[in-house]
Amino acid sequence: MALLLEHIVVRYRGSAAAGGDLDAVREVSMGLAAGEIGVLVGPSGCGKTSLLRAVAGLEPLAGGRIRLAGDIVSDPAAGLHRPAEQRRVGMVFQDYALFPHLDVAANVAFGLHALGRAERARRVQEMLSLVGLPEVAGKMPHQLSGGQQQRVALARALAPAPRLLLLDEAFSALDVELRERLAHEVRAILKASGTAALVVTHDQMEAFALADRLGVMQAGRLEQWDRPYDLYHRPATRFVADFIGHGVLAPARIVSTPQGPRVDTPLGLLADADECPLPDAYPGGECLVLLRADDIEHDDAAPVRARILRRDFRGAEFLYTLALADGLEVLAHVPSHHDHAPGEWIGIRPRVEHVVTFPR
Ligand SMILES: Nc1ncnc2c1ncn2[C@@H]1O[C@H](COP(=O)(O)OP(=O)(O)OP(=O)(O)O)[C@@H](O)[C@H]1O
Repeated sequence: MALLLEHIVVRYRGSAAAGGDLDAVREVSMGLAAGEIGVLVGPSGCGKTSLLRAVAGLEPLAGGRIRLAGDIVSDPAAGLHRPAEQRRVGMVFQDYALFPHLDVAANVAFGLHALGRAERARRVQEMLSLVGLPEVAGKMPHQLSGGQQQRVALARALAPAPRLLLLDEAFSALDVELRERLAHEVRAILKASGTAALVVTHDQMEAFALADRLGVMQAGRLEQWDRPYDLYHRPATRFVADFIGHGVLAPARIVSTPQGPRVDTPLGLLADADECPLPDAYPGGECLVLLRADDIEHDDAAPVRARILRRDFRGAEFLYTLALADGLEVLAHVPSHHDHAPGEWIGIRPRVEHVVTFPR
């Protein structure tokens, strides 16, 4: 394991007047294998940055243990806290800008004092090639675009061959389009260098583009830590179901049919769904079912009608917010050549492959 967190707690001391102590990270456990990219998402203030800072050695732990490549680096019960400079962890933060008075080569060479001059120059060139900027060594940071600057910051962080790379909102200052392209590039760069990374972002597109493992935090807790596909299709908690993707939790009932258990929803029975719970999983079969925007198809021939409340253009598709006759709101992705206006009634049908239910 490149990184192993065992029940870590990060506590900020506060006066009673300020509400007392705050556990910003509560008993979080997770692991990252060598070369894996883990991404943490969650609402503002949920503890993502505090967790990253604890891994970097910038915050002491109040409980639990952190191992980097097998070495214990934080273990308060044993009085152990390795300082940041002894952890061999690289960092790229949004506000961790390049040194403005040093050229690109000197920036990338910054952590390489142990190497001889020729070796250092070779490593700088290797890193700049890795991030796709082999020709900028002699430029000053202000002569580069924002995206180029963050790639140089990545080269600088990777140059000393860290055991783990931490990225905290490293690309959030860039515009959306560049951010998504860069996420794919950064993934390729990390994979090429074989470096494990833990990334914090508020951008779900970026998270899905980067992650081998994706975690959702809420109020200091890690609600789920899973492969992105499983996190999306098998959210472990209502919070994760709500937070990831676009969807609603609609009241439903599990019923027995000759074909087996089915979910009866305001959009009708869900057919062909895998992993449907049995009716006795909930009292009276009553539950909530996750209906994501991509589980709902627009079809003029469908018997269920819904009124368009709102329409968000997303390029190839619209995200419609719809209201059923009984007022329940659902979301639907619809290819943008179906151009219906708010106020119109359209036909919809559910096409849910993974049934996700929660207690009411
Ligand atoms: N140095 C500190 N002293 C006291 N409280 C802090 C400190 N740093 C963060 N906190 C509090 O700890 C909680 C978690 O903050 P943290 O910055 O880790 O969250 P975050 O998920 O990274 O948020 P964001 O996405 O807004 O950056 C918040 O309630 C925050 O106010």
